[in-house]
Amino acid sequence: MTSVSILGGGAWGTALAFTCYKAGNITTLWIRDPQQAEKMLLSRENEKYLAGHVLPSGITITHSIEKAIESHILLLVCPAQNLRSFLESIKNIIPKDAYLVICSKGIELETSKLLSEVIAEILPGYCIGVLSGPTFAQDMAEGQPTAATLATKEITTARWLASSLSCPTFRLYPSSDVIGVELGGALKNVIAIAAGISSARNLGESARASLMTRGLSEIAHLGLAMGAQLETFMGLSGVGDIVLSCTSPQSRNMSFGLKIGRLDRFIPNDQNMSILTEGVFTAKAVQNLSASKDVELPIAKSIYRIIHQESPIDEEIKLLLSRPLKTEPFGV
Ligand SMILES: NC(=O)C1=CN([C@@H]2O[C@H](COP(=O)(O)OP(=O)(O)OC[C@H]3O[C@@H](n4cnc5c(N)ncnc54)[C@H](O)[C@@H]3O)[C@@H](O)[C@H]2O)C=CC1
Ligand SMILES: O=C(CO)COP(=O)(O)O
Repeated sequence: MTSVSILGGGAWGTALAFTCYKAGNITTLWIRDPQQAEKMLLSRENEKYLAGHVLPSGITITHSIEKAIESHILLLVCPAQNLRSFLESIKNIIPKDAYLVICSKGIELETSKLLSEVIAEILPGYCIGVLSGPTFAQDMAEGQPTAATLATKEITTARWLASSLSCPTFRLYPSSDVIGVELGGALKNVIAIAAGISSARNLGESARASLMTRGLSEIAHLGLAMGAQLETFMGLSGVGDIVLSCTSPQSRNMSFGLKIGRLDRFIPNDQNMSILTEGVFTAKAVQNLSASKDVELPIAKSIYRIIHQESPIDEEIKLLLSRPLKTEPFGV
């Protein structure tokens, strides 16, 4: 039995609290907002982010970060763009032997850094893991069977973490490919937006299947240029998450794509940015990586232009369909 704290009380953090507890760990769920924490202590339910699931009394709910960081394993589950400021605020109190596991999916906008790189910068020398795969918070909280990849540089550590966090309904597969697992999770969100646009435009199931496949090819191509292993993209954090996020409107990214696909062009405003849609930021953040690694990412580029440069959606569809033909699997 080990102690696990989930730092982030949104939908995903709450779902992870259920499985960590089921796995037999001493489980603490840290809630940033004191009022939300107070409410949850009474109701044992996260009405704001994951309503309808009562947290077992054995799970400690707290607003005290000092208490939460005492656990051996710390799951980091805040939005990707907030990870740096969050870690900066607690870096002096995190125990040196804590295992930090990234459960968020994204790339930092300002620096184009992977979240593992952000952590290594702020907390050098810490053991960093990544947990990523096809997992909707709702399914996990309901106790439906789910599976994901857990990567750390040292495979023995990944094996230990995977066995500590797995339970009968949540299977974690160890890997040593941190970069590949992170990239798969972050970039599938951009492809899910494209899949949503494709569906909203009634381009057909065949088009969506092609987008998913060519999207995966883009991710793998960038991954190889960044030192990832090709096989990782065939796994849960690669093809697995693409399949889930590009075929279910339950994905916030796909549903965002569905919404903007109904428009001529996307004009950002506060309202359409109110739900956490990581792919919006990742589409922009990945442009620098694409340039610095000299890897073309046509689908991600089109999504970037639609969202951040108000490019007309039909224009981008035309552009993608008129690109020169390339060889498979990696000719992008
Ligand atoms: N919802 C899901 O099914 C899954 C989500 N994820 C990833 O998990 C991450 C979080 O997603 P959700 O929990 O679904 O989002 P959410 O919108 O439900 O909750 C976000 C949580 O982050 C907290 N937060 C916001 N700013 C913060 C800050 N500066 N410092 C600390 N905490 C902060 C909020 O208080 C809230 O508790 C995202 O990167 C997402 O891609 C990964 C797998 C599944
Ligand atoms: O990452 C997820 C499923 O694996 C959740 O996807 P969304 O953030 O698009 O809802």
